[in-house]
Amino acid sequence: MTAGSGQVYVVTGGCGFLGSHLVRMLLEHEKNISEIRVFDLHLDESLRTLSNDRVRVRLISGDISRLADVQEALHGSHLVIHTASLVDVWGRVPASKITEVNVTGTENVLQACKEEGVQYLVYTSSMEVVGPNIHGDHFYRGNEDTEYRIYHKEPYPLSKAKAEKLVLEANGIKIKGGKMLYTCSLRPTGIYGEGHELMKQFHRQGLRTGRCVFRALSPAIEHGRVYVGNVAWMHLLAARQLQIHPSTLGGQVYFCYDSSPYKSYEDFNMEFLSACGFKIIGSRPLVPYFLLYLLALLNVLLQWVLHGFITYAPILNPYTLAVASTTFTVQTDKAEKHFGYQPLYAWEEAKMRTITWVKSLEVSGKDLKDVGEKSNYCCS
Ligand SMILES: NC(=O)C1=CN([C@@H]2O[C@H](COP(=O)(O)OP(=O)(O)OC[C@H]3O[C@@H](n4cnc5c(N)ncnc54)[C@H](O)[C@@H]3O)[C@@H](O)[C@H]2O)C=CC1
Ligand SMILES: C[C@@H](CO)CCC[C@@H](C)[C@H]1CC[C@H]2[C@@H]3[C@H](O)CC4=CC(=O)CC[C@]4(C)[C@H]3CC[C@]12C
Repeated sequence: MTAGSGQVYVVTGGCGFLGSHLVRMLLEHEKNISEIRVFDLHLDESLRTLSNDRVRVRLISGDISRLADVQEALHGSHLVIHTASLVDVWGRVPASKITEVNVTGTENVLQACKEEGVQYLVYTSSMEVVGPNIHGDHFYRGNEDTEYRIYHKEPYPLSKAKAEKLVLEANGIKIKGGKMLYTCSLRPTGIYGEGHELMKQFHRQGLRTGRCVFRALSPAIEHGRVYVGNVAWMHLLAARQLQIHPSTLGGQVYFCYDSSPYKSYEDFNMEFLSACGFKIIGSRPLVPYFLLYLLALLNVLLQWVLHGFITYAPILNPYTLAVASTTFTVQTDKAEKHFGYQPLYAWEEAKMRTITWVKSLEVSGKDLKDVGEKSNYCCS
């Protein structure tokens, strides 16, 4: 196929962690595309170089919360994959900003689909639209139909839930030209893989403590995690099949899953960090839960006191502690049944790729320099 004769996909948030994997995935595996519009607030110029004879990668700088920017980006496109979002559970940005980007931004995408006659929308939601809730109810091997006490208070899950609802309600509405809009929503559990910002933070933190990770969470609390390549693959398949079987996929939600093992958040991270000589100290939490909770509260207090001077947003706060301390794992085959999804990367490969990337943080020396580490491992 020559450039210009295929479909035009828009990937909002295409320069982010998931978005950039998705753009590469589309380039490699979706033969029906001639243009990928990468819409983002902060452009990653390196994606431009991915253009080839068949597909043009067009970088579009814009703000999802501005309707005009979104409309311009969607003009003449066939399908939108909407991953742009403010991912913040640490109070780095005000709640109003999270709502503006995640909810108003999604309203804008829907409005632009309507006005520009774009028929298909795949939305990146999150497991957080379901839970874990702050009551500590465990979601164990749940699926899309599992009953669960959904309770949202924090701005991020609240915004994702509102946005997902809007996306699903828009399925079947009339768009410009008289056709119908078809939408579906994918809910990843905690994504990991090359470029994962939080993993960089855990790596850096571990270097500061001499490659020792002090166990804070119970190893019995399992967290669903999914490899970024598989999340991207799932988006590609959903986008493809939404066009072929709109009545099956339209208005549906799908958890994103793969064969990554169910483990506690810390033990899962150790799958990669141990390859860099990191050791986890303790087979049980070293600090009692109530002390950790007090520490989390203290962090909130400090955040409040320092507000206006510096951005103090540590990893630990009462919400992240509640999430990390509540089991949330999915077991479902809905995506396989509806659109033939099977993970593209087996656990061993996902692990190997992630380890290679974590090791590259050390080769580049960036993290080592940041913490002034020479090469003394306290635990080896
Ligand atoms: N990281 C994770 O573990 C999970 C992420 N998700 C969802 O996956 C999606 C992608 O998340 P990540 O790649 O981790 O986040 P990310 O922060 O790496 O990517 C989000 C992208 O959206 C862009 N963006 C933010 N505000 C924007 C605006 N006003 N206009 C245009 N673009 C804007 C950012 O510049 C960034 O490139 C999000 O929708 C998130 O809610 C869902 C489950 C888990
Ligand atoms: C107490 C700490 C000791 O090391 C560990 C704290 C870990 C937490 C920061 C993470 C535990 C679970 C994570 C969340 C989960 O994966 C679900 C998510 C889905 C999203 O859509 C966005 C990210 C996140 C909220 C993710 C954030 C980090 C954790 C709370």
